[in-house]
Amino acid sequence: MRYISTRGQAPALNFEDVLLAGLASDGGLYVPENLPRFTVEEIASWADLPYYELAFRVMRPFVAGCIEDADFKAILKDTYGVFEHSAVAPLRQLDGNEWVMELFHGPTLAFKDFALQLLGRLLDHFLTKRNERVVIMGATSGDTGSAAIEGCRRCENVDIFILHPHQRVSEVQRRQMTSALSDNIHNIAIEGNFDDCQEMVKASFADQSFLKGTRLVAVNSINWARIMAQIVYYFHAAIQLGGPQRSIAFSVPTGNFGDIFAGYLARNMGLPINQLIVATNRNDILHRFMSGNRYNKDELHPTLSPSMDIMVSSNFERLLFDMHGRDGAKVAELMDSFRATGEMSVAEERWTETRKLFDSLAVDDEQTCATIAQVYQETGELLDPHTAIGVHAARECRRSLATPMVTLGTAHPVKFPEAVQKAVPSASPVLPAHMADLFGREERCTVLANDLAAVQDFVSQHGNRGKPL
Ligand SMILES: Cc1ncc(COP(=O)(O)O)c(C=O)c1O
Ligand SMILES: N[C@@H](CCOP(=O)(O)O)C(=O)O
Repeated sequence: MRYISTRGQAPALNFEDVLLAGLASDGGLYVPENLPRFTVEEIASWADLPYYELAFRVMRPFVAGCIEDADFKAILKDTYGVFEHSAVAPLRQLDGNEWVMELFHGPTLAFKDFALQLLGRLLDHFLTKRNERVVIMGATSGDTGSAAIEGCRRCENVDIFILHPHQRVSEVQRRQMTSALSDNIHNIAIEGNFDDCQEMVKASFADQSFLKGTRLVAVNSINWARIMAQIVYYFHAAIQLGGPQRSIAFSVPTGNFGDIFAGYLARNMGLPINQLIVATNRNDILHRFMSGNRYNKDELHPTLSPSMDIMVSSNFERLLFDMHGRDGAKVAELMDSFRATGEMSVAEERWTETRKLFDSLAVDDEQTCATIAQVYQETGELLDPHTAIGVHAARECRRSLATPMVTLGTAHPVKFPEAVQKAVPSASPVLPAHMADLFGREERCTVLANDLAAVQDFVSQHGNRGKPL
């Protein structure tokens, strides 16, 4: 399998090189040159497989040629063996034909574990083989950071730098990151917002001279391996609910458009998904596009769902690439113009075509809390605020009651006690045993100004097991 850039100018790479890259050298994002497509019979034959075996079937074509089947399968078995629930991604029924897929039974209690537990093990595999050390830089609005640290913790060959917006993640999220004290783990709180952090990571890929020759690797969803791993659970849900003979719809709480883009790919790989709902909080650039063909920057609004407090969505570029017949030059032109003007629209017929699959809704804090309270009353189930946004959007935008509607449950409610207790004052979600002492753990974090040079200087001073590069 070869991977090409959404801007058409960077060299095509194989899976190993894509994993070890981040942004393509032309500023674009890597996507598979050709998507594998599975038949109905093939998908139906996966009905009784454990999660890791399903993951092997779905992802094998993406890694073929770079890793032996036996090694890949062993890595997958180990990856999904650490999840607390034996079903890995259990489906919880809310109503007649309405479900939440719980993606928060991994070590850091958010859906990011599905991809980052795998990514850490794959990095370990390839870096050990190459005997190479790398620097990882990641930006987080709260969940990617801890999942990346947890996923890469056992990887000897990395120094990992995670940038989060100072005082804009929940206390549980912050402590999950800052209580990891190894000398190759570095948390940086930026006096800015998530988009500032994300911009700094992207700028660091564009000019890597501060790394003095050390390779830079991405853990955000700009890294193709993140998206690849997230495709699997769409197959898992569909198969559990009667697919592929039966159609299915998903509602996806969205920020960087990574998780829902994985669903879009699952559909293009043969899964009968007939609706994808883009569920945003008040930071609704994706809803503005889906509802009115206007992708424009706005100011950032802090919300009760901080992990989705994102102004510009990285993976939207991957969708734009497909919307424009995979014309990299056109995508480069659109992205250049977006950078210059802060807004973009696409030709009306392309937008109309996209809307055949996607619906969208922006959900405010009040509606989020009302949904948490309502679902708790109806089912006794406590939703986290991001999942609640998905459930609310699912109920508002659903096209057919006959089609199973699955909302992606992206985080455990215990990560966001403030929002949960605002909605259900009597609720007090309890940290799982492996995190029970979280509030007593020592923390280590460096606060830095919103200044690229200061961040890059910090990385170059600490990028070799805490020592200068
Ligand atoms: C809990 C939670 N829900 C939803 C999202 C949105 O996912 P994506 O950025 O892939 O759209 C994120 C992070 O982005 C998250 O941490
Ligand atoms: N919500 C994310 C933001 C980063 O998104 P990513 O999927 O590109 O890593 C977070 O929790 O950090």
